[in-house]
Amino acid sequence: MSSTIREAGLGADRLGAPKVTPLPARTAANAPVSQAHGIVRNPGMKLDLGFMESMRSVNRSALERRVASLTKRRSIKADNQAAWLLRAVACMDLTTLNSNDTDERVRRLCAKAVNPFRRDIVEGLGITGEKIRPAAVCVYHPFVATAVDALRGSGIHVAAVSTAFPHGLTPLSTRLQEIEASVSDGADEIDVVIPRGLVFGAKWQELYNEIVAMRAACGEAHLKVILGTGDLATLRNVMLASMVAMMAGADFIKTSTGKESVNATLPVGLAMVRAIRAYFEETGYLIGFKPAGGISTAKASLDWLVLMKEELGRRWLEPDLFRFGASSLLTDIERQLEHHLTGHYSANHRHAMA
Ligand SMILES: O=C[C@H](O)COP(=O)(O)O
Repeated sequence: MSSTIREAGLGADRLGAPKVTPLPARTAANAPVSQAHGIVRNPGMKLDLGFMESMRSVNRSALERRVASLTKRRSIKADNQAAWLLRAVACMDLTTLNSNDTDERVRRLCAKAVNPFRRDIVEGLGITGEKIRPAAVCVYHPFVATAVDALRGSGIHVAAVSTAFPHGLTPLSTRLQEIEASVSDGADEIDVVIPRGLVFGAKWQELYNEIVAMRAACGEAHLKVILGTGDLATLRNVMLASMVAMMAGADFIKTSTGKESVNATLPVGLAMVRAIRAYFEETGYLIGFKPAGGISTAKASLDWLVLMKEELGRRWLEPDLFRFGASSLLTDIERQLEHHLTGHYSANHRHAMA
């Protein structure tokens, strides 16, 4: 395996020094360490409206300018791109959330997660035996047990979308039962959606209480809170909802369900990442970020990786703190890796998930 592939795909940094270095100088010492994920979990804090108030000003054009400069300035040399694409795969929640999902389809997806690349690509990249795989497979509740069974022993997590995904509009007791059922079937990550109306009504205490209850229902399973940012109308709403989710104990905040008309966008992602930074500075806890929905090209995945590295630093390029939620990204990455090796693209149908 080439040293570039080894370093960027599996650990070290090939993009130069980050602009900021918010490494965990004061991560809380006595916080619980997650068994399955091996990191200090965010215990949450009391809802602090004063702290939220201090975050109120969100300047959209400044965020857009920052995103434009990050994506323009990005120059990942051709030799390093393959390594960064492997990093994107390692930070992926490989997802199927379709109305026509079946156990068989989920089994095929899990087989793809265990062996994400064709043998000739693995050999060409020199990564035989490196086990570069998506971090998790993400499914609807009825397929959790199937995924757990298919992924047993692989180290790949099983994530379930819960709480009346994608709208979040059933009674809280029903949504909590959904979480408990998925945990009981073996999901160790739970992606919940918030009812967007609580944000429009500025019902922060109610939103906080709901997420606290969801976190309790998760137990050891990690909680990813989906904001449905395309529905939230303003970046200020996105920022405030991000803060409430983290204060209530979210392990990750996530942009979208993939079902809104606007899903993950870089300026919105940047607002959420800045909220993560502010929460870290206030509490010492590291919260993960998951952009999801509509991220389907290798090029887009590189933009997101650059944003994470430049805004939060290298630590946020690990799967315990960064995930792509994506159903078709892996297919494009595989095509780009083939191009990297052979200089040409194969037809989509040659790739198992196309
Ligand atoms: O959480 C993941 C998303 O639902 C996936 O969205 P996508 O199908 O647009 O990649």
